[in-house]
Amino acid sequence: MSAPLLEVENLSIALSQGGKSYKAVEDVSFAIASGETLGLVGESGCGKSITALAVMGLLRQPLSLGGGRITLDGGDIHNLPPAKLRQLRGKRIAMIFQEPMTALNPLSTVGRQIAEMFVLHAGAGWSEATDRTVDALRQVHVPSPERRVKDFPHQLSGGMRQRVMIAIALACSPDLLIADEPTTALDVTVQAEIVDLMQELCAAKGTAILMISHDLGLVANMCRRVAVMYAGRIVEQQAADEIFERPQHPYTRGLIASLPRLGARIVHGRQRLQEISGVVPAITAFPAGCRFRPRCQRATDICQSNDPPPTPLPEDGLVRCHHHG
Ligand SMILES: Nc1ncnc2c1ncn2[C@@H]1O[C@H](COP(=O)(O)OP(=O)(O)OP(=O)(O)O)[C@@H](O)[C@H]1O
Repeated sequence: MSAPLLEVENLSIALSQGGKSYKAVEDVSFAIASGETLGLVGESGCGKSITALAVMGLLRQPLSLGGGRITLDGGDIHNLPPAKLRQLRGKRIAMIFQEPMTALNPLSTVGRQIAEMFVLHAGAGWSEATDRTVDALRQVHVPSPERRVKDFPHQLSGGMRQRVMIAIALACSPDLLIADEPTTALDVTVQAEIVDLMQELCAAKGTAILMISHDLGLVANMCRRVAVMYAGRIVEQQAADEIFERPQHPYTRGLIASLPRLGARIVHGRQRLQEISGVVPAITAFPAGCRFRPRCQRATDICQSNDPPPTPLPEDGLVRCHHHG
C-alpha cells in the first residue's frame, strides 16, 4: 500500500462510568491510502461509531482518547488546535451519518447548508457558492436542483436527504469520507442507489472512504479491505475477497453465515439465516481471555485464560483467535 492518508495506530477509547474507567475500544489499528476504501464491520455496539468519532476528533465525555495515534498525512489529528481541527473537518475529512435528519439543520434550507460549505471551506462568496450548490445537487442526481435549493430538510424524502448529505460532505472534495451506516434508514432499493452514487462521486474526486456498517455483504461489495470489529477490537482484517473466500475468525464466519444468499434454502417463505447466538458484551463486562469466547463454538480452555494476540495474515492482514483458519 502507498503511504497512508489516514493511519490509526493502537487506538484506545476510554469510557468513564460510575467513577471507573473502561476501555470501550482497545488497540485498534488500520490505515487507508488515498482513494482507497476500507470497511469497518461488526454488530451494533462493537465500537465502530466511536472509532469514527475519534478520527473526526469528536469524542466527548464520558468518552475520551485513551491512547494511540491518529494521523492524516503523517500529522497527528489530536495535537491540532481546535480551530485547525474544525477546518480539517469538512475540508479534508467529511462524515455522513445514518439519519440525515439529525445532521441537517431543520431551520435552514438545504441550499444554504450546502452553500455554507463553499463559503466556509473553499473561500467562495455567497453568489458563487449558490451557483456551485445547484451544481452539487445536480451531481447527486437531485431533480430540479434550482427549485430544491429552497427546500427545508423535512420537505425531502429520506433518500433525497441522504443525497443532500452526500452533496454537503463532498462539496469540498475531501480526502476522506467517513460513512457511518449511511443507508440503514433507507428502503432497500434506495440503499443501492445511494451506495452507487457515493462510490461513483468518491472515485471521481479521488476521495478515500471509511465505510461503517453492520452489513458485511454491503461492505465487502464496495470496499477493497475489510476490518471486522468485535467488542472494541479489530478481530480480523483482510482484503474483501479474502474475507469471503477464507474467513479466519469464527465471528467473521458467523457474520457471513447470517447474510441472505441467493439460492439459499427457503423455509416458510423466508430464508433461514444463521444468527450468531448471544449478544455483544457491554463495555463494563468484557469477558476475560477472548471476548468472543462466550458465543464461540470453537472455544477451548485457552480462550478463557489467554487473550488471543494479533496473528499476521498475508498482505497486511491479521486475526485475533487461538483457533483461526
Ligand atoms: N456517549 C456515550 N456514553 C456512554 N457509552 C457510549 C457512548 N457512546 C457510545 N457508547 C457505548 O460504546 C459502545 C460502542 O458504541 P458504538 O456506537 O461505537 O457502536 P457501533 O458498533 O457503532 O454500533 P451502532 O451501529 O449501534 O452505533 C456501545 O456499548 C455504546 O453503548
